[in-house]
Formats: sequence, C-alpha cells, structure tokens
Amino acid sequence: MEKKGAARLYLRSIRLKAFTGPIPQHYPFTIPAIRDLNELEFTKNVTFFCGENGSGKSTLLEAIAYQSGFHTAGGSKGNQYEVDASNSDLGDYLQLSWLPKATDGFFFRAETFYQFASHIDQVASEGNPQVLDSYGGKSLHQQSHGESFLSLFTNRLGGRAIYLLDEPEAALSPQRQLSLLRVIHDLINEENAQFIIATHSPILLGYPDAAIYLFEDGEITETEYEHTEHYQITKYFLDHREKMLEDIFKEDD
Ligand SMILES: Nc1ncnc2c1ncn2[C@@H]1O[C@H](COP(=O)(O)OP(=O)(O)OP(=O)(O)O)[C@@H](O)[C@H]1O
Repeated sequence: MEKKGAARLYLRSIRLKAFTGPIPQHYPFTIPAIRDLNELEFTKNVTFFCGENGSGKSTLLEAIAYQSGFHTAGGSKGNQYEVDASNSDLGDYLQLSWLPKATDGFFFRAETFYQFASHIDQVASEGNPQVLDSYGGKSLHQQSHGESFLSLFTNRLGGRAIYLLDEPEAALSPQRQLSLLRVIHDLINEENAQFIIATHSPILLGYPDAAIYLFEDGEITETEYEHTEHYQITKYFLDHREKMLEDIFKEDD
C-alpha cells in the first residue's frame, strides 16, 4: 500500500534539448542559468525556484508550463485565451521526463493574473456561470487581489496534478501565505499533487522537506532553507532592524 505522505511525482526531470549548432545568442540563452542548464531533477513534492530578480526562474517555469500544455499566461489545458506575448521562448528547447505523465494541473502566474481573471469572466458570461464555482463563487475581479489568489488556490486546485506557481505570494498577506502552505500540504497529502514554485517568500520557502533550487552565478544548484538570502536577510532585518536601516540610509562617503 502506498505510504501516505510519500513523494508521488509526475515530472521527474527537465533538460535542454541538444543543439545541432552553436547555442543561440538571443534570449533566453542570454540568461546564464538557462544557457548552461543541463539536467534538473525533481525528487520532492515541492520544488522551489529561488534567486535574484532576473535570474531566469519565470523563464524556466513558463517553459515547463508550455511543455505541459498549459497556457503560458496562466491556466490549465482547457484555458484558451488571447494575451500579448503568450508564447514561450524557451519552451521548444526544453524536454520534460514524466513518470507517470500528469494529465491535470495548473499554471498560476501573478504577472498575468488580471488577464486570466478576465478570461474566466468571459467564459462565465458565455453561458457557463458554474465556472465561477472553481474560483470562490464570484468573479475574481470582484475579490481583492489577495482574496482572489487564495480563492483560486483553495477552490480550483485539486486531484492528482502538477501545479506550477510563479510568485503566488505576490498579493498574499503573511497570514494568507501560511494558509497557502496549508493548501499545499493538503493537496500533497490527500491528492498526491506535485508543486514547482518560483518565489521570493521566506515564508513559502519554509515548507518542510522541499527542494530549493537557487539560480545564481549562472548555475542552478540545490540549497538549504537557512542558506538562502531570503531567509538570512529577513532574519537579520527582523533581529537587527535599526542597525540595518542605519547602514542602508547612511550617507555615501
Ligand atoms: N521576452 C523577453 N525578451 C527578452 N528578455 C527577456 C524576456 N523576458 C525576460 N527577459 C529577461 O530575461 C531575464 C530573466 O527573466 P525572468 O523573468 O525569467 O527572471 P526571474 O528570475 O523570474 O525574475 P523575477 O524574480 O524578477 O521575477 C531578465 O534579465 C529579463 O530581462
């Protein structure tokens, strides 16, 4: 019998496809961590992508979403809608290894959430009002930013599926980030979900037994929670707020 809580994965690894010629010189291959990406393995139910702004986390997550068949501006396989720049520059170069293949899932993208919410309203207004049941029973636009995020997480996600979340903390209060940790925990333990999450949140990164992949210095390497800048800077700030502010605000010599 399958042990409750044991890792049950779908996406096992990703790799860049072999090039016939030299590596292209344009985006996304101008991102060092992407250009030198060999193979990345997934061994935990929760994998985090973390690293400095612009280090390539969203580019990689979007390419995984594209290859998983999800709309790259956010949604699942069933969501078809028009949005600017909904292609994935990296998608066609990425190879995914599944075992078994996840047939269900969702790509959450804070950046394009507004367009996704409008798409759901459109579907509801075209004779499918029941679609709103998956988003808290009312238009996502009629909920606050943070409420709409959590409505989606608590109502829309479920089943044996892979969830790709790009900065889900963007509108969430600390308390609601804790609620999201609970949602993730329940989906893993009760529904065998797999999560890959790009985040800057020291709260979300604290999820137990997660793999944290750090995008830094042109590499993607696994690290420990306490070794991340997100943890260290937040902890130092909370423990030494006055000293840190003094250092930040002091006049340059
Ligand atoms: N469509 C694009 N065309 C050209 N360059 C792009 C494009 N999208 C992103 N970039 C560049 O690629 C780099 C990586 O961007 P990406 O959005 O993947 O970073 P990120 O790690 O997710 O950053 P953040 O934490 O700020 O969300 C950035 O330097 C960005 O300017």
